[in-house]
Amino acid sequence: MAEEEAQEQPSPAAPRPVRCIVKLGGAAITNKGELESINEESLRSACAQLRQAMSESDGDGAPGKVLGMDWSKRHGDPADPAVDAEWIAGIAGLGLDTNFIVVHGAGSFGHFQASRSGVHKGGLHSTLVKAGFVATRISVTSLNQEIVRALAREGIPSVGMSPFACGWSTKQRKVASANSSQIIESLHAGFVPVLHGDAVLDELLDCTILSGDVIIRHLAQLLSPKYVVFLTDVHGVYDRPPTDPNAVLLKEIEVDDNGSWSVVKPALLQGNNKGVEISVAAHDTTGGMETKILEAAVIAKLGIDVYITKAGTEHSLRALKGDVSTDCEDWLGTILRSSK
Ligand SMILES: Nc1ncnc2c1ncn2[C@@H]1O[C@H](COP(=O)(O)OP(=O)(O)OP(=O)(O)O)[C@@H](O)[C@H]1O
Ligand SMILES: C=C(C)CCOP(=O)(O)O
Repeated sequence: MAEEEAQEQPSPAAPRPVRCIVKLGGAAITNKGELESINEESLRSACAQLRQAMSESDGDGAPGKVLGMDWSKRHGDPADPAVDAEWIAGIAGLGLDTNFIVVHGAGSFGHFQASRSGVHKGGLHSTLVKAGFVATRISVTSLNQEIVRALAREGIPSVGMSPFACGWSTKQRKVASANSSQIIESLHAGFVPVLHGDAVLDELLDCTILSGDVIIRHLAQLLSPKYVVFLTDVHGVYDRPPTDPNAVLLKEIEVDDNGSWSVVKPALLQGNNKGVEISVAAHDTTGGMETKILEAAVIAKLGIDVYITKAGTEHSLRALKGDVSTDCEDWLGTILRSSK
Protein backbone atom coordinates (compact mmCIF):
# COMPACT_ATOMS: atom_id res chain seq x y z
CA MET A 1 0.00 0.00 0.00
CA ALA A 2 1.75 3.15 -1.16
CA GLU A 3 1.59 6.21 1.06
CA GLU A 4 2.11 9.84 0.14
CA GLU A 5 5.57 11.03 1.07
CA ALA A 6 5.43 12.74 4.43
CA GLN A 7 7.10 16.13 4.61
CA GLU A 8 10.29 15.67 6.55
CA GLN A 9 12.04 18.48 8.34
CA PRO A 10 15.82 18.40 7.80
CA SER A 11 17.04 15.74 10.23
CA PRO A 12 20.49 15.00 11.54
CA ALA A 13 21.89 11.71 10.23
CA ALA A 14 21.59 8.77 12.61
CA PRO A 15 25.02 7.64 13.89
CA ARG A 16 24.45 3.91 13.44
CA PRO A 17 21.45 1.90 12.36
CA VAL A 18 18.65 1.62 14.89
CA ARG A 19 18.69 -1.95 16.13
CA CYS A 20 15.03 -2.45 16.85
CA ILE A 21 11.72 -0.59 16.86
CA VAL A 22 9.32 -2.24 19.28
CA LYS A 23 5.61 -1.82 19.80
CA LEU A 24 4.34 -2.43 23.29
CA GLY A 25 0.79 -3.29 22.30
CA GLY A 26 -2.00 -1.73 24.32
CA ALA A 27 -3.71 -5.14 24.44
CA ALA A 28 -0.68 -6.51 26.32
CA ILE A 29 0.29 -3.72 28.69
CA THR A 30 -3.22 -2.64 29.71
CA ASN A 31 -6.23 -4.57 30.92
CA LYS A 32 -8.51 -4.35 27.89
CA GLY A 33 -11.78 -4.74 29.77
CA GLU A 34 -11.07 -2.14 32.45
CA LEU A 35 -10.93 1.57 31.66
CA GLU A 36 -7.44 3.08 32.09
CA SER A 37 -6.00 0.08 33.86
CA ILE A 38 -2.36 -0.93 33.36
CA ASN A 39 -1.42 -4.61 33.36
CA GLU A 40 1.46 -4.00 35.77
CA GLU A 41 2.95 -7.47 35.55
CA SER A 42 2.94 -7.51 31.77
CA LEU A 43 4.45 -4.01 31.60
CA ARG A 44 7.13 -4.88 34.15
CA SER A 45 8.09 -8.02 32.31
CA ALA A 46 8.17 -6.26 28.91
CA CYS A 47 10.50 -3.59 30.36
CA ALA A 48 12.73 -6.22 32.02
CA GLN A 49 12.97 -8.12 28.72
CA LEU A 50 13.81 -4.92 26.87
CA ARG A 51 16.62 -4.35 29.34
CA GLN A 52 17.87 -7.91 28.80
CA ALA A 53 17.78 -7.42 25.04
CA MET A 54 19.73 -4.17 25.34
CA SER A 55 22.27 -5.63 27.74
CA GLU A 56 25.79 -5.61 26.33
CA SER A 57 26.86 -8.61 28.41
CA ASP A 58 26.06 -11.96 26.78
CA GLY A 59 23.74 -12.92 29.61
CA ASP A 60 25.99 -15.70 30.95
CA GLY A 61 27.43 -13.67 33.79
CA ALA A 62 25.58 -12.22 36.78
CA PRO A 63 22.97 -9.65 35.72
CA GLY A 64 24.33 -6.13 36.12
CA LYS A 65 22.94 -3.88 38.82
CA VAL A 66 19.86 -2.01 37.64
CA LEU A 67 20.45 1.72 37.94
CA GLY A 68 16.88 2.89 38.38
CA MET A 69 16.08 6.28 36.82
CA ASP A 70 12.62 6.93 38.16
CA TRP A 71 13.44 9.30 40.97
CA SER A 72 9.88 10.50 41.48
CA LYS A 73 7.69 9.42 44.34
CA ARG A 74 5.23 6.69 43.30
CA HIS A 75 1.55 7.05 44.08
CA GLY A 76 0.81 5.45 47.44
CA ASP A 77 4.49 4.96 48.24
CA PRO A 78 5.21 6.29 51.73
CA ALA A 79 8.98 6.49 51.25
CA ASP A 80 10.86 9.13 49.28
CA PRO A 81 12.59 7.69 46.22
CA ALA A 82 16.11 6.61 47.09
CA VAL A 83 18.93 7.78 44.83
CA ASP A 84 21.47 5.04 45.18
CA ALA A 85 24.87 5.98 46.65
CA GLU A 86 26.48 4.34 43.62
CA TRP A 87 24.91 7.01 41.45
CA ILE A 88 26.42 9.77 43.53
CA ALA A 89 29.81 8.02 43.49
CA GLY A 90 29.65 7.89 39.71
CA ILE A 91 29.01 4.84 37.55
CA ALA A 92 31.23 3.68 34.69
CA GLY A 93 28.44 3.16 32.16
CA LEU A 94 25.01 1.68 31.65
CA GLY A 95 26.24 -1.41 29.83
CA LEU A 96 23.24 -1.15 27.52
CA ASP A 97 22.91 -0.88 23.76
CA THR A 98 20.18 1.74 23.82
CA ASN A 99 19.73 1.99 20.06
CA PHE A 100 16.04 1.05 20.33
CA ILE A 101 12.83 3.01 19.79
CA VAL A 102 9.72 2.09 21.79
CA VAL A 103 6.22 2.91 20.56
CA HIS A 104 3.21 1.93 22.61
CA GLY A 105 -0.47 1.64 21.84
CA ALA A 106 -3.41 2.81 23.87
CA GLY A 107 -5.27 -0.35 24.92
CA SER A 108 -7.80 0.63 27.58
CA PHE A 109 -6.44 4.20 27.53
CA GLY A 110 -7.42 6.63 24.76
CA HIS A 111 -9.53 4.37 22.53
CA PHE A 112 -12.57 4.81 24.76
CA GLN A 113 -12.36 8.63 24.80
CA ALA A 114 -11.68 8.71 21.05
CA SER A 115 -14.53 6.41 20.07
CA ARG A 116 -17.07 8.09 22.37
CA SER A 117 -16.40 11.48 20.79
CA GLY A 118 -15.50 10.37 17.25
CA VAL A 119 -12.04 12.01 17.22
CA HIS A 120 -10.85 9.42 14.66
CA LYS A 121 -13.50 10.67 12.20
CA GLY A 122 -12.51 14.33 12.54
CA GLY A 123 -14.63 17.49 12.78
CA LEU A 124 -13.03 19.78 15.36
CA HIS A 125 -15.87 22.32 14.95
CA SER A 126 -17.90 19.99 17.16
CA THR A 127 -17.38 20.70 20.84
CA LEU A 128 -17.72 16.98 21.57
CA VAL A 129 -14.86 16.13 19.19
CA LYS A 130 -12.73 18.95 20.60
CA ALA A 131 -13.35 17.75 24.15
CA GLY A 132 -12.68 14.15 23.05
CA PHE A 133 -9.38 15.20 21.48
CA VAL A 134 -8.31 16.74 24.80
CA ALA A 135 -9.57 13.74 26.79
CA THR A 136 -7.84 11.26 24.47
CA ARG A 137 -4.53 13.08 24.81
CA ILE A 138 -4.82 13.29 28.59
CA SER A 139 -5.41 9.53 28.64
CA VAL A 140 -2.62 8.41 26.28
CA THR A 141 -0.04 10.83 27.63
CA SER A 142 -0.72 9.63 31.18
CA LEU A 143 -0.11 6.05 29.95
CA ASN A 144 3.07 7.26 28.23
CA GLN A 145 4.28 8.70 31.51
CA GLU A 146 3.72 5.37 33.27
CA ILE A 147 5.54 3.44 30.55
CA VAL A 148 8.50 5.82 30.60
CA ARG A 149 8.63 5.38 34.39
CA ALA A 150 8.47 1.58 34.12
CA LEU A 151 11.34 1.61 31.61
CA ALA A 152 13.30 4.03 33.79
CA ARG A 153 12.88 1.73 36.79
CA GLU A 154 14.67 -0.91 34.68
CA GLY A 155 17.53 1.53 34.16
CA ILE A 156 16.58 2.27 30.54
CA PRO A 157 17.22 5.95 29.73
CA SER A 158 13.81 6.52 28.21
CA VAL A 159 12.25 9.83 27.20
CA GLY A 160 8.58 10.27 26.33
CA MET A 161 7.74 11.91 22.99
CA SER A 162 4.21 12.66 21.90
CA PRO A 163 3.68 12.73 18.12
CA PHE A 164 1.14 15.59 18.43
CA ALA A 165 3.55 17.70 20.49
CA CYS A 166 6.40 16.91 18.07
CA GLY A 167 4.26 18.34 15.22
CA TRP A 168 3.20 15.09 13.57
CA SER A 169 0.06 15.45 11.47
CA THR A 170 -1.91 13.48 8.92
CA LYS A 171 -3.83 13.97 5.69
CA GLN A 172 -6.86 11.69 5.41
CA ARG A 173 -5.34 9.59 8.23
CA LYS A 174 -2.00 9.08 6.43
CA VAL A 175 1.15 10.59 7.93
CA ALA A 176 1.63 13.98 6.22
CA SER A 177 4.26 15.63 8.38
CA ALA A 178 6.46 13.89 10.88
CA ASN A 179 9.38 15.76 12.34
CA SER A 180 11.78 13.09 13.47
CA SER A 181 14.80 15.29 14.23
CA GLN A 182 14.14 15.14 17.97
CA ILE A 183 13.87 11.36 17.84
CA ILE A 184 17.19 11.07 15.98
CA GLU A 185 18.93 13.57 18.24
CA SER A 186 17.69 11.70 21.30
CA LEU A 187 19.05 8.43 19.90
CA HIS A 188 22.38 10.22 19.25
CA ALA A 189 22.42 11.31 22.86
CA GLY A 190 21.85 7.73 24.08
CA PHE A 191 18.18 8.05 25.02
CA VAL A 192 15.44 5.60 24.13
CA PRO A 193 12.54 7.57 22.59
CA VAL A 194 9.14 6.36 23.76
CA LEU A 195 6.34 7.42 21.38
CA HIS A 196 2.68 6.48 21.44
CA GLY A 197 -0.47 6.35 19.35
CA ASP A 198 -1.94 9.85 19.59
CA ALA A 199 -4.70 12.24 18.60
CA VAL A 200 -3.30 14.51 15.86
CA LEU A 201 -4.37 17.28 13.49
CA ASP A 202 -5.42 16.12 10.01
CA GLU A 203 -5.27 18.39 6.94
CA LEU A 204 -8.60 17.17 5.56
CA LEU A 205 -10.50 15.84 8.58
CA ASP A 206 -9.28 18.46 11.13
CA CYS A 207 -8.16 15.67 13.45
CA THR A 208 -7.85 11.92 13.71
CA ILE A 209 -6.18 9.13 15.68
CA LEU A 210 -2.70 8.07 14.59
CA SER A 211 -2.04 4.46 15.56
CA GLY A 212 1.23 3.30 17.08
CA ASP A 213 1.36 0.72 14.27
CA VAL A 214 1.39 3.49 11.64
CA ILE A 215 4.04 5.42 13.59
CA ILE A 216 6.24 2.31 13.59
CA ARG A 217 5.86 1.85 9.85
CA HIS A 218 6.83 5.48 9.27
CA LEU A 219 9.88 5.26 11.54
CA ALA A 220 10.96 1.97 9.96
CA GLN A 221 10.82 3.55 6.49
CA LEU A 222 12.91 6.45 7.75
CA LEU A 223 15.44 4.71 9.99
CA SER A 224 15.73 1.16 8.57
CA PRO A 225 16.04 -0.73 11.86
CA LYS A 226 17.54 -4.24 11.79
CA TYR A 227 14.17 -5.69 12.87
CA VAL A 228 10.77 -4.65 14.20
CA VAL A 229 8.86 -6.35 17.03
CA PHE A 230 5.15 -6.08 17.81
CA LEU A 231 4.31 -7.36 21.29
CA THR A 232 0.65 -8.01 21.94
CA ASP A 233 -1.67 -10.26 23.98
CA VAL A 234 -1.77 -13.18 21.51
CA HIS A 235 1.00 -15.32 20.03
CA GLY A 236 0.77 -13.71 16.58
CA VAL A 237 -1.54 -13.59 13.59
CA TYR A 238 -4.04 -16.45 13.37
CA ASP A 239 -6.20 -17.54 10.44
CA ARG A 240 -9.22 -16.42 12.51
CA PRO A 241 -9.77 -14.64 15.84
CA PRO A 242 -7.76 -16.58 18.43
CA THR A 243 -10.83 -16.84 20.65
CA ASP A 244 -11.87 -19.59 18.20
CA PRO A 245 -10.37 -22.85 19.56
CA ASN A 246 -9.66 -23.99 15.98
CA ALA A 247 -7.61 -20.90 15.13
CA VAL A 248 -4.23 -21.71 13.53
CA LEU A 249 -1.15 -19.54 14.15
CA LEU A 250 0.41 -18.22 10.94
CA LYS A 251 4.12 -18.72 11.59
CA GLU A 252 5.57 -17.21 8.42
CA ILE A 253 4.17 -14.66 6.00
CA GLU A 254 5.95 -13.58 2.84
CA VAL A 255 5.50 -10.11 1.32
CA ASP A 256 6.20 -9.60 -2.39
CA ASP A 257 7.34 -6.51 -4.30
CA ASN A 258 3.77 -5.30 -4.71
CA GLY A 259 3.20 -5.46 -0.99
CA SER A 260 0.81 -8.42 -1.22
CA TRP A 261 1.35 -11.07 1.38
CA SER A 262 0.76 -14.78 1.57
CA VAL A 263 1.20 -17.49 4.17
CA VAL A 264 4.28 -19.71 3.88
CA LYS A 265 3.90 -21.67 7.15
CA PRO A 266 1.97 -23.66 8.14
CA ALA A 267 1.99 -25.54 4.87
CA LEU A 268 -1.73 -26.31 5.05
CA LEU A 269 -2.49 -22.60 4.65
CA GLN A 270 0.24 -21.92 2.07
CA GLY A 271 -0.50 -19.16 -0.41
CA ASN A 272 -3.50 -18.03 1.60
CA ASN A 273 -4.10 -14.35 2.31
CA LYS A 274 -7.77 -13.92 1.71
CA GLY A 275 -9.01 -16.44 4.27
CA VAL A 276 -7.59 -14.65 7.30
CA GLU A 277 -10.46 -13.51 9.48
CA ILE A 278 -9.92 -10.63 11.87
CA SER A 279 -12.22 -9.23 14.52
CA VAL A 280 -11.78 -5.70 15.87
CA ALA A 281 -13.16 -4.50 19.22
CA ALA A 282 -16.06 -2.03 18.88
CA HIS A 283 -14.23 0.77 20.72
CA ASP A 284 -10.98 0.31 18.74
CA THR A 285 -10.47 3.46 16.65
CA THR A 286 -7.42 2.30 14.69
CA GLY A 287 -8.29 -1.05 13.15
CA GLY A 288 -6.68 -3.53 15.59
CA MET A 289 -4.86 -6.56 14.16
CA GLU A 290 -5.87 -5.65 10.61
CA THR A 291 -3.89 -2.39 10.72
CA LYS A 292 -0.97 -4.21 12.32
CA ILE A 293 -0.73 -6.74 9.47
CA LEU A 294 -1.00 -4.04 6.80
CA GLU A 295 1.70 -1.89 8.41
CA ALA A 296 3.90 -4.90 9.15
CA ALA A 297 3.67 -5.95 5.50
CA VAL A 298 4.90 -2.52 4.34
CA ILE A 299 7.88 -2.83 6.72
CA ALA A 300 8.68 -6.40 5.60
CA LYS A 301 8.57 -5.28 1.95
CA LEU A 302 11.53 -3.00 2.76
CA GLY A 303 13.54 -6.10 3.69
CA ILE A 304 13.12 -5.56 7.45
CA ASP A 305 11.94 -8.67 9.32
CA VAL A 306 8.90 -8.16 11.54
CA TYR A 307 8.11 -10.39 14.53
CA ILE A 308 4.63 -10.37 16.07
CA THR A 309 4.41 -12.28 19.34
CA LYS A 310 3.01 -12.39 22.84
CA ALA A 311 4.48 -10.08 25.48
CA GLY A 312 6.03 -11.56 28.62
CA THR A 313 6.98 -14.93 27.09
CA GLU A 314 10.30 -16.57 26.17
CA HIS A 315 9.27 -15.85 22.57
CA SER A 316 9.04 -12.10 23.16
CA LEU A 317 12.53 -12.09 24.73
CA ARG A 318 13.96 -13.89 21.70
CA ALA A 319 12.19 -11.48 19.35
CA LEU A 320 13.55 -8.45 21.21
CA LYS A 321 17.06 -9.91 20.97
CA GLY A 322 16.57 -10.49 17.25
CA ASP A 323 17.22 -14.18 17.92
CA VAL A 324 14.51 -15.49 15.60
CA SER A 325 14.61 -16.97 12.13
CA THR A 326 12.27 -18.84 9.86
CA ASP A 327 14.13 -22.06 10.80
CA CYS A 328 13.22 -21.73 14.50
CA GLU A 329 10.60 -24.44 14.96
CA ASP A 330 10.36 -23.75 18.71
CA TRP A 331 9.63 -20.02 18.36
CA LEU A 332 5.97 -19.09 18.74
CA GLY A 333 4.93 -16.04 16.78
CA THR A 334 4.46 -14.67 13.27
CA ILE A 335 7.42 -13.65 11.09
CA LEU A 336 6.72 -11.32 8.19
CA ARG A 337 9.56 -11.11 5.70
CA SER A 338 10.25 -10.03 2.16
CA SER A 339 9.99 -12.72 -0.54
CA LYS A 340 13.32 -11.51 -2.00
N1 LIG B 1 -6.91 -13.24 13.11
C1 LIG B 1 -6.44 -12.71 14.25
N2 LIG B 1 -5.17 -13.03 14.64
C2 LIG B 1 -4.64 -12.50 15.77
N3 LIG B 1 -5.31 -11.67 16.60
C3 LIG B 1 -6.57 -11.31 16.26
C4 LIG B 1 -7.19 -11.81 15.08
N4 LIG B 1 -8.45 -11.30 15.01
C5 LIG B 1 -8.61 -10.52 16.09
N5 LIG B 1 -7.50 -10.53 16.85
C6 LIG B 1 -7.34 -9.76 18.11
O1 LIG B 1 -6.40 -8.75 17.89
C7 LIG B 1 -5.93 -8.33 19.18
C8 LIG B 1 -4.58 -7.70 19.05
O2 LIG B 1 -4.67 -6.55 18.23
P1 LIG B 1 -4.64 -5.11 18.90
O3 LIG B 1 -4.55 -4.09 17.83
O4 LIG B 1 -5.75 -4.99 19.90
O5 LIG B 1 -3.24 -5.22 19.65
P2 LIG B 1 -2.29 -4.18 20.35
O6 LIG B 1 -1.39 -3.55 19.35
O7 LIG B 1 -1.65 -4.97 21.43
O8 LIG B 1 -3.28 -3.11 21.00
P3 LIG B 1 -3.39 -1.52 20.75
O9 LIG B 1 -3.85 -1.35 19.31
O10 LIG B 1 -4.39 -1.07 21.75
O11 LIG B 1 -2.04 -0.97 20.95
C9 LIG B 1 -5.91 -9.60 20.02
O12 LIG B 1 -6.44 -9.33 21.31
C10 LIG B 1 -6.78 -10.60 19.25
O13 LIG B 1 -7.82 -11.13 20.02
C1 LIG C 1 -5.08 7.71 20.98
C2 LIG C 1 -5.18 6.48 20.61
C3 LIG C 1 -6.47 5.84 20.80
C4 LIG C 1 -4.00 5.81 20.05
C5 LIG C 1 -4.21 4.46 19.42
O1 LIG C 1 -2.97 3.84 19.15
P1 LIG C 1 -2.91 2.25 18.92
O2 LIG C 1 -3.46 1.60 20.15
O3 LIG C 1 -1.47 1.94 18.68
O4 LIG C 1 -3.72 1.93 17.69
